[in-house]
Amino acid sequence: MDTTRDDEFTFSKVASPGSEVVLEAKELASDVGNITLKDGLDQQSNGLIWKDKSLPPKEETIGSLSFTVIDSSSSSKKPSNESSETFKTPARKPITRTKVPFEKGYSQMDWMKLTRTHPDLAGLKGESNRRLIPMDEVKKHKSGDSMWTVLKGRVYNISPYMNFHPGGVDMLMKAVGRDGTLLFNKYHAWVNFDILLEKCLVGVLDDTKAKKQEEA
Ligand code: HEM
Repeated sequence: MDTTRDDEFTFSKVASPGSEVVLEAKELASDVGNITLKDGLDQQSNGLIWKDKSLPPKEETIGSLSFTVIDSSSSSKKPSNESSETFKTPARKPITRTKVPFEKGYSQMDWMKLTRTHPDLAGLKGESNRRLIPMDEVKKHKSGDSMWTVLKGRVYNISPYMNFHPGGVDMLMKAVGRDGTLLFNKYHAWVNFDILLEKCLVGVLDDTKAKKQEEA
């Protein structure tokens, strides 16, 4: 027996000479699917019925294609199912971010110019902007040219920035007299307030009272 060719070896185990070959071949065919067999074998191909010349070449082509399609669809289905399970995120309430058209003279460029030229935007009147400021004091500054807010532990006078805020005065007013960090982050955590409000710094929030209350 020629053992160098695997396909011939495999087939010889299934088929036997004579009319049994036809029967066995028919059984095999019914297992595979709807391929119809013609009577008679291609003796030249040593009983390899799938090479029977009487089968239209179209069927062979369709057969091989269908295997490819089944393979690719079954392997591509899995990851897509997995991904839909893995990346399902809870629906978040969308945030409405409306940019307010700025009035003449109140663009971001104008603001930057003002920060370079104004002598005392924070309204420090000579006081240090490293002073510790308790929250109670922040709450008192809610109007006129002294509207304070807290951003990440720093106290700012945002009064001069009001008309320059691209999100509008109403939105910015929500942060006045309180800690505006959460609101700020909700709308635009990426905005660099450190630089924008550098000249508006009034001091550093003294949170020792709040900490004591937490501990008690
Ligand atoms: C307190 C300091 C704040 C600063 C320095 C600041 C700064 C800015 C800047 C630079 C933009 C333009 C962002 C962009 O073009 O993408 C902006 C937009 C906006 N801000 Fe603020 N903001 C502050 C506070 C707030 C607060 C407290 C709110 C809400 C209560 C708010 C709401 C908005 C909204 C809705 C927009 C429009 C977003 C857009 O569509 O561009 N901001 N802000």
